[in-house]
Amino acid sequence: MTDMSEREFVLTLSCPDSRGIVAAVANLLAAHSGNIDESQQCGDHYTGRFFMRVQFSVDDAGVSEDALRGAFAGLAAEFSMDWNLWRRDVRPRVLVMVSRFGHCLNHLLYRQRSGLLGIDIAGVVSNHRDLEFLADSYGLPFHHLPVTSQNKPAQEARLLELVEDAEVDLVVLARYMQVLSEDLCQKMSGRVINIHHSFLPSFKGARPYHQAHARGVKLIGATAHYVTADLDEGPIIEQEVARVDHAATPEQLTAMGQDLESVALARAVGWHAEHRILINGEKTVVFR
Ligand SMILES: Nc1nc2c(c(=O)[nH]1)N[C@@H](CN(C=O)c1ccc(C(=O)N[C@@H](CCC(=O)O)C(=O)O)cc1)CN2
Repeated sequence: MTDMSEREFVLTLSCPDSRGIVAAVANLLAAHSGNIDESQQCGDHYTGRFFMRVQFSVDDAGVSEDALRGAFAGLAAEFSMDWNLWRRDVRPRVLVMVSRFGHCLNHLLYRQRSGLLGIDIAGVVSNHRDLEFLADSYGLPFHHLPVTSQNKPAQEARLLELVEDAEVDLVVLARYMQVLSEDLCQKMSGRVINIHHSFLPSFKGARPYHQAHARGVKLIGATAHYVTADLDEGPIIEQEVARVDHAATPEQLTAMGQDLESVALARAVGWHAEHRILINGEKTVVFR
């Protein structure tokens, strides 16, 4: 039973690798009545960077969050860390974007409603009205933002207003089929996750199942990744695959792929919500 004064936090950090980082973090926590509940770390020998995630609880009411932040700031200066401290009782606010295919949206809404996804869904945005009924069925705001090459900048400005007004932490592209501009990607860097319906780096772009059918692959897949301006090139978070054979039509591949997409995206969003993903250049470190 959680003692009410017990607060739970997650610390994430990355820094140039060196001796003593884990000990320094552990000693700092011990000095602030911190009890480590879960700790994972790894060094990337190719980049010389070190990555760490520590989940800890503090049951000493005399230790404030500001005091913790102050202490970590000091440590961060010593080790040149990029770091974040998160309260575990604060759930990220998520805006889900979708076009016409609703399977990934449906899966996210159901898992969130079932308590299996630690997020709060702030609303649904779509460039079509096809899935408005699904947002309505969950009592969620639905924002219809049709996109043309003429109105794209204005619609993206409207999207950023929605993100601001609804205090959105994460945007999820749950089969949203419009390419986001470089400006939007920069403004939302590390805060947009997309599900691409192929096993990247194979079959980028639109219609990957038709590309897979034409190539005669024996495995199909789905890839959840952070969005960058370069289409389907962002840091990969999670991938799912399934075996297929020569008899499968593009339509059958599309149907089989829906489950892979839904599972990979929900898993990636869950890990992001638990602060288990750290960006490592063009890749990710995922402390599952
Ligand atoms: N900046 C980015 N924006 C988006 C990405 C991304 O990686 N970076 N991923 C896409 C999703 N996607 C594949 O996963 C994808 C979406 C759309 C297209 C595409 O060619 N779209 C056509 C229009 C298609 C239509 O209107 O139905 C286009 O934009 O000309 C390819 C891949 C989401 N956004």
